Amino acid sequence: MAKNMLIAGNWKMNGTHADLAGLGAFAGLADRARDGVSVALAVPHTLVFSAAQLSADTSLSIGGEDCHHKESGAHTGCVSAAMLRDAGASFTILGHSERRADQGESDADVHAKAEAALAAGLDIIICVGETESERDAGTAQSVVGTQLAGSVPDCDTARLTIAYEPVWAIGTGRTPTPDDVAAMHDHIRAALVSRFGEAGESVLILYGGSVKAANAEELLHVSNVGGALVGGASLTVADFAPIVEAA
Ligand SMILES: O=C[C@H](O)COP(=O)(O)O
Repeated sequence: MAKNMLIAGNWKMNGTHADLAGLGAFAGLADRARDGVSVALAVPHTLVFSAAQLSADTSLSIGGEDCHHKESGAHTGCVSAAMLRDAGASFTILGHSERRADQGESDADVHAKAEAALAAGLDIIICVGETESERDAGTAQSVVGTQLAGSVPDCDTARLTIAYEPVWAIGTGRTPTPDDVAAMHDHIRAALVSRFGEAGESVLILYGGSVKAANAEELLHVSNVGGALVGGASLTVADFAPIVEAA
């Protein structure tokens, strides 16, 4: 039986309202995806409201790329989970390695944000992944295990997705071997089952890092890979469509 999958795009700091002219094509992909395949797009905060409006009544889910851990208050420039929800988001990405590196987000920060997102009614995609030096040092699994333990809150696992993104594979065109992906996804699965029991078996574990048309089929069929978190190749429907179709 074909497995359930999520193909999620992450536009990062890209896109203006002009780019939403193409959103109907993304929604069409979601509507035509095979049974069991969900399609989602995380967009900059400025686009969430319009993207959610444009994709209402379609199967495309719209989400944010981060949120603050507080509901409101004196936090200039920040956006709360409740605000994302109010704008029409149904989920948010949290703990992306770019935020861990650029904004210094710790596992505890991600944990607090995840609790806030869940409380606001958002589903969560929590990102984990090792740097190149950590992989070279042979500590990739322990780094990811620590990130998981510190970032993932106790929660309804139906609302939780994990994205494994080796930092050195993001935007570089380099990907781990299928065997390396399998080893890490099996490791993450074991950690989820140890933490959540049987409920941990059904949490989707996405692979992210230079996913594109040419490698999607191979990566999506690796053990315990439940979909993909796609950056650069989610910016145009022409690049994104073959990935959804490979799922
Ligand atoms: O969130 C997405 C990932 O960072 C992957 O980005 P990429 O597909 O451009 O390598």
